[in-house]
Amino acid sequence: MATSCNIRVIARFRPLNAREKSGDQDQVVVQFPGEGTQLIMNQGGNQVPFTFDRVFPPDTHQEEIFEIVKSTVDDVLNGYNGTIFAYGQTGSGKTFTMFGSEDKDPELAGIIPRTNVHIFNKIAEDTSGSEFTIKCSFVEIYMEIIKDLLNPKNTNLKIRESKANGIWIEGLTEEFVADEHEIMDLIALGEQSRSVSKTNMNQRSSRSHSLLILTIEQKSKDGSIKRGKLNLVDLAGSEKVAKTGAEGQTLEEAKKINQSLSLLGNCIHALTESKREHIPFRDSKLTRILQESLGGNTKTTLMITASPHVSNVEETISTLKFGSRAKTIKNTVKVNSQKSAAELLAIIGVLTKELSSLKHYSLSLEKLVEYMKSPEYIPGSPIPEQLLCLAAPPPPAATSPTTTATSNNNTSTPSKASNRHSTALTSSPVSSPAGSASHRHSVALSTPLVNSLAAASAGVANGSGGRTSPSSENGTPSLYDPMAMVELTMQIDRIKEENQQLVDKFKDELSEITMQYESTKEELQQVRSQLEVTKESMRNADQESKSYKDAERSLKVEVENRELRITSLSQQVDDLRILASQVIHRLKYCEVEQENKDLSKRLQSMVENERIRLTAAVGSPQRARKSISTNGITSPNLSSQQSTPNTHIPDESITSISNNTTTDTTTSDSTANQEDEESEEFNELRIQLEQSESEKKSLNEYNLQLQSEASDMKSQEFKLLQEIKVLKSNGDLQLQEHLLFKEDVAMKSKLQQTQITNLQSELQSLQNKLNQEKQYKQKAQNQQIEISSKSNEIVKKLEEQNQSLQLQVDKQVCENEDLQQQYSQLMEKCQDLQNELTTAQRLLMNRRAVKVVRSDEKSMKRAYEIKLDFGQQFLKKTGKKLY
Ligand SMILES: Nc1ncnc2c1ncn2[C@@H]1O[C@H](COP(=O)(O)OP(=O)(O)OP(=O)(O)O)[C@@H](O)[C@H]1O
Repeated sequence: MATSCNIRVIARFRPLNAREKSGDQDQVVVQFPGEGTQLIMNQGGNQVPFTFDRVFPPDTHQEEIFEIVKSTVDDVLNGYNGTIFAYGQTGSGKTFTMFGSEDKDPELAGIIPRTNVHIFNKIAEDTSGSEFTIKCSFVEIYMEIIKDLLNPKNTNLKIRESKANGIWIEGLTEEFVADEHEIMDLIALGEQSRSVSKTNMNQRSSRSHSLLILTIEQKSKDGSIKRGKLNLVDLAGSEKVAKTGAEGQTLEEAKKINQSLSLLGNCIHALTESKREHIPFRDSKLTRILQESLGGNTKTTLMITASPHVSNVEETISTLKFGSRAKTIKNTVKVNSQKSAAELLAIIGVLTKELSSLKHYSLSLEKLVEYMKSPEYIPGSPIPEQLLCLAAPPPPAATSPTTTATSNNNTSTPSKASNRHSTALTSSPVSSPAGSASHRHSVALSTPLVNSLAAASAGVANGSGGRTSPSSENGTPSLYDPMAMVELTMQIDRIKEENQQLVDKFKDELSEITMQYESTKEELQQVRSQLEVTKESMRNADQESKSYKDAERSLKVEVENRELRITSLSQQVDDLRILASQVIHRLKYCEVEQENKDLSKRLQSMVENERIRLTAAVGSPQRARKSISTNGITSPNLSSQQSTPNTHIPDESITSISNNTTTDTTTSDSTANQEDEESEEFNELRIQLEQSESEKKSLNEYNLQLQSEASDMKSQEFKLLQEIKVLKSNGDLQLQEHLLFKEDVAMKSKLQQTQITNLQSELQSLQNKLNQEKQYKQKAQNQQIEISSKSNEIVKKLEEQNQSLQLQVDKQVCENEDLQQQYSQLMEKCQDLQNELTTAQRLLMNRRAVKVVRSDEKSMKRAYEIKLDFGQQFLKKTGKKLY
């Protein structure tokens, strides 16, 4: 049931800070007289009093504050929505009050950490066997942008409103928490993303409004659910930019903070104006989020924080005025509960029983009316016992379903519907001893009518022949009594009214069931959409895993290709190695060549020496030149030959040349023959030299070629080795990455699979619930239709019956009047006769006394006896006595 309660306002003053203390000591402008609900501000010599639900001076401990606000937390644990929010000037202690001190001293812990501990302590104390689920969200409103502090990438969130869920932030992270430490961890995580800056007024000033939302859901054993939402709000502080020294971004922030706080003030103002219909909640994100907390379905506590120093007197007065206004706002709160299937079944059970009792009763009435209409019935004749039994109310049920549901429920608060139901039932005008709701109702319908009929039949059965006085002796109204008829008509009206009430009640219950059905439908819709989203993400994951598989396949192919390439490269390398060894072999050969070269050098020098010797022998350089030119040898040639030393000359020639040279030096006057011989020899030598020269040249070339080839191959080999290395390391890396990725994908898909299974089972249960509720609804609708048609029928029949009874009564009344007249005449006659008889008897007695016997006395006595007989018979017939 909804109840109304005011917003609770608590004022807290912080101690003077170092800056305030450094000035004039006597600058505190607030006094705290009385019992902790009043304070007096000294503003320019004026004493301005303020009253709040509680007022806390600067030396108040954090624990004392929590002791006062914890009732709001308890309310949330009982299924209400609750909000605790701190409002005040910048640096006045809002964050200190809500979160506590930065140095993590447990004594200085604020409302939020204490709330977390309190919630889990309460849950631990619970013995009802309820199942608790707690979810935590943390957001900030910075420059009119809502940011999810548990997922900072999730920004610019939208506020939504729905009938079932009220106001909520779309896409906000909700983390399930199992203890207070998990909440504190989430807060610590969120704090990392919060916007704070240093200002002249506060070393760590909040530049945004922060909101911690704890949703507590408890499912009791019978399946009913209670859901409470606790908002813990630390607002950014209002500030005078001249004081805070805000500039640049801080100035922009200050403007936005002041603007949103002023819009909050507008809403508070509008809410406290009796004639205002429109409250501008939609003007800012803050007011929209706090909409339910201001005049809605939330138990709200406002903490106003202020400085006691004279330098802040204006801001403090403004804060106190804000609190005073907020104090007058009334919220209408109710427990957020959802009936269990058992409770709904119990209601249906009660309705079904009532319906069957009504059916039973209407059937018996029908039979009674039929009987009364039938020719068997003679007005005034006794009604058969059997029919009266039928018309009597049905026996009470052994146990009322409502009672069963309540006792099964085993909770101190019975469900609203069953409660309302039993209230409606106990308000029936006629009470029954059995106490059953349906029974009581039936008695209310039947008792007066049946009593009247029974009384009438009893009157007839008494043998008075229907001619009774308007009111019988025991005071039971008779059918022939017009007063009884009026009473009957009133009864019928009452029955009609009750039927209408019953129908209205059924309608109410039906609409409630319909509402529940609608909300369940909405929930189901949400679950369906969630499922769709999950399916979509699953599809995406499938797609992703497919693409990953493709990538994996192509990677495998690439790896295989690379392995093939590596094999071919290593083959090439092997070939190159063989080639290199060949080259090395050749190079070794070249070393031999080098030796040859040295040898040829030596030979060359010997040839040169020989030439010099020959020149000297010829005597003149011209002759020597001539001789040389004749033999085809010129100096340049020789010199060129000198520059190419790699000429192979056989050892024997060298020996002979050397011998010749030795001989030549001893015989300076050698002959021309000798010269010719020498020149021939020289020519031979030259030819040999030329041959060896060309051979050497070609060898040199080949050598150079081989060297360049070898170096090429070496560089190629080096390159290839490098390439192989890179390929191998790349391949390894890719393979490793791929394996990790594969594992990750497998895990993700597993997780998603379980999520899907969970969602599917949830969906299934919701669908079952929905089907059940549909069935309930259908049943209730059918019952309602049946009941209303039955009640209409009953009313109709009762009206008809009433009319016919009225006619009969009118007829009877007429007859009665005639009979009354006859009766009075007869009574008069009877009275006369009685008088005569009495006189005659007296005479007779007198005569007996004087013992005088006369002959005519006998005939006189006979005549009196006859008259007496007649009178007695008449009295016997009418059932009347003589007075
Ligand atoms: N009751 C108190 N006892 C001791 N120190 C306090 C109290 N209230 C506030 N303080 C100190 O005053 C300083 C400012 O407090 P706090 O940051 O809570 O102010 P605020 O109102 O949240 O400011 P803003 O709006 O700029 O964020 C802090 O250093 C805090 O520790």
